Amino acid sequence: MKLGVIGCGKMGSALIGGAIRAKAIEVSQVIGFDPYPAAAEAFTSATGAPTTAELANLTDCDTFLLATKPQTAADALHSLKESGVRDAALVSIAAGLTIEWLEKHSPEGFRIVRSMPNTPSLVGKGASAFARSSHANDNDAAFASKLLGSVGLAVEVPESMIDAVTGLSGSGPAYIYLAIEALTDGGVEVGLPREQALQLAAQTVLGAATMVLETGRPPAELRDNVTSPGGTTVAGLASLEKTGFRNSLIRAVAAATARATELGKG
Ligand SMILES: NC(=O)C1=CN([C@@H]2O[C@H](COP(=O)(O)OP(=O)(O)OC[C@H]3O[C@@H](n4cnc5c(N)ncnc54)[C@H](O)[C@@H]3O)[C@@H](O)[C@H]2O)C=CC1
Ligand SMILES: O=C(O)[C@@H]1CCC=N1
Repeated sequence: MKLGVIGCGKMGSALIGGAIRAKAIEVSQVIGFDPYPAAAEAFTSATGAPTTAELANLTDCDTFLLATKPQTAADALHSLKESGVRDAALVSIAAGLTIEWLEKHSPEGFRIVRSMPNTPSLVGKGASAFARSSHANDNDAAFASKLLGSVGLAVEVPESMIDAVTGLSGSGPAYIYLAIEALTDGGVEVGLPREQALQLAAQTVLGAATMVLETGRPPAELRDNVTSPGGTTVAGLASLEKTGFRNSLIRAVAAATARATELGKG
């Protein structure tokens, strides 16, 4: 197996770096391609894998990872087509780009797996989903599962769910960073030093998420366990409900999902 990474930016580097560290793939099986030397250099220092500025050097790859921005994917795939590559597996992480679109722009005989990872993949805590095309075989899906699964959770979903995954877990880390910033500011407002407030806020998010995943209990039940009658938590929760916290997050996921669908329409 030889993997060509098309686009060696943040996500390409995070995924391949994580997969190499987890021994899901060997450095010798990877070659990166990026027209920008600075990106190529950063990829090599993050992953240890070599890069090339010549697509012709990727013709012996049997598998590709498409990790360019959605807006530059057509150019990248067009150049790949011109290099003469064909009959390979292609795992795309580009937001919005549908299997139909990817098949149309890819070289002949390409078998597409469309996926959506997220940036915590960089620290082995990713949340990813992937969907196989009708031409992709079990080996192609197994490779996507192994690659994404080496840096966190990876689930297979129907393609119709990928934009929703993008709106929830693809973009979701940004919502949580905003929440951590806001919790920190809240801590500062009530007198905590900023550094301690940040540590307490981030550890609280980590702890709450770990409780959900490890106990398997519904979040509402875990929330009730924190909420003493006449206590502090219910005062905080009532304030959050008044300012529309729950609805804010629901609307954020829906807006990001709609934007993913829009990106797929070009
Ligand atoms: N950043 C995130 O949280 C997530 C991003 N994604 C998807 O990952 C993809 C990459 O995003 P980032 O890594 O954040 O972007 P990035 O800008 O860091 O990386 C994209 C790379 O593609 C390179 N590139 C541009 N034109 C190219 C071409 N013609 N051929 C080859 N490479 C080319 C750029 O030089 C750059 O290094 C996007 O499609 C995005 O939708 C998916 C999940 C999460
Ligand atoms: O903002 C974006 O378009 C990308 C896709 C999911 C996360 N970041």
